Amino acid sequence: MTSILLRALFCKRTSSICWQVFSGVRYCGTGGKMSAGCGSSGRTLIGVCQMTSRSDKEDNFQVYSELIERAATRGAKIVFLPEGFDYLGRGIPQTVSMAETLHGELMTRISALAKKHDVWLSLGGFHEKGSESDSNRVYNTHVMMNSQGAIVATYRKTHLFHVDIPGQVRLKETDWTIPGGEIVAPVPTPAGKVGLAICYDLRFPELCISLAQMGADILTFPSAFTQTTGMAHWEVLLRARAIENQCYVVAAAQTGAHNEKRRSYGHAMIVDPWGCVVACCHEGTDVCVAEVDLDYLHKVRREMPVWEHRRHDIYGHIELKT
Ligand SMILES: O=C(O)CNC(=O)[C@H](CS)NC(=O)CCC(=O)C(=O)O
Repeated sequence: MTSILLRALFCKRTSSICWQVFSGVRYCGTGGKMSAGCGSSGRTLIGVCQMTSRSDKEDNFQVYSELIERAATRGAKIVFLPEGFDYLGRGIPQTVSMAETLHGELMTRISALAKKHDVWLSLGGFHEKGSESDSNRVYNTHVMMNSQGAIVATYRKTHLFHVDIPGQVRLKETDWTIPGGEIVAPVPTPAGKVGLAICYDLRFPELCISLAQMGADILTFPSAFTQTTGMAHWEVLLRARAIENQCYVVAAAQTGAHNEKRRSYGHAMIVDPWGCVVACCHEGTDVCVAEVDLDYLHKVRREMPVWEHRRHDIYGHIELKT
């Protein structure tokens, strides 16, 4: 790795430094020693994808099939796709009409990909066909699939995006999406327990605290952040959620122009529990890979036991609904 050391970043990993790597990946390690390997206990490589979905499902399928293959070839055991990986429609009627069930043709094809590459898949923001009684809307569903191609968990987005910034963004997700009604217990995977969320959920620390209390090691936010809000808030929110919950944060992202009306911010990334950005995608379609190190996560929690320092006597608990 000769071409890699560009510059040291501010983020500290205890007494070590994070190094920006030419490929866009920042490796953290003591005294510049790389820690990108995989294999030994508690360490697993994962891949996070960035793409520009449009309304053609087949085109999008080709793009993420290749990203999954690239990540698997590099040794990733889980690959994370962004919200709307299946498609991003040109308007509400198209978005709703293209939705499928969890057992439809698209999920069947994706299941074959998981098996072929022997990887788990986080399929964030799948447009799941709505119920009989609400067939004009879809669910925005995060699907976790194992390496045998079986769906092991699904989470329907609970916080729906509604912004109106004159001249910049106007989106009201409830016009085409039914809100989910529950938090899903973190899913045991080869990299640790994964807490499922989607995009705008990132702005709600209560959800993340709940997932962390339920044992999450990794929080996931597959996203299609708008250009405007992404520039202002994306990285700071992701790093804040990682730091305050002492979890890895994995955020696959849509990027660039989907159609004449819509453009996403990109910057798909993986953040470690100290808040260091350990991988970040290039511009455009890309996948980057980093290590999830659970021993490191436990060290961070041991050294600064914020969960033990909480003052529930002052501000109460976040109660988990059972
Ligand atoms: O509708 C689809 O087809 C897929 N869903 C999305 O793209 C959603 C709803 S519009 N996007 C967001 O939540 C962006 C949040 C955001 O940008 C922020 O929180 O700042």
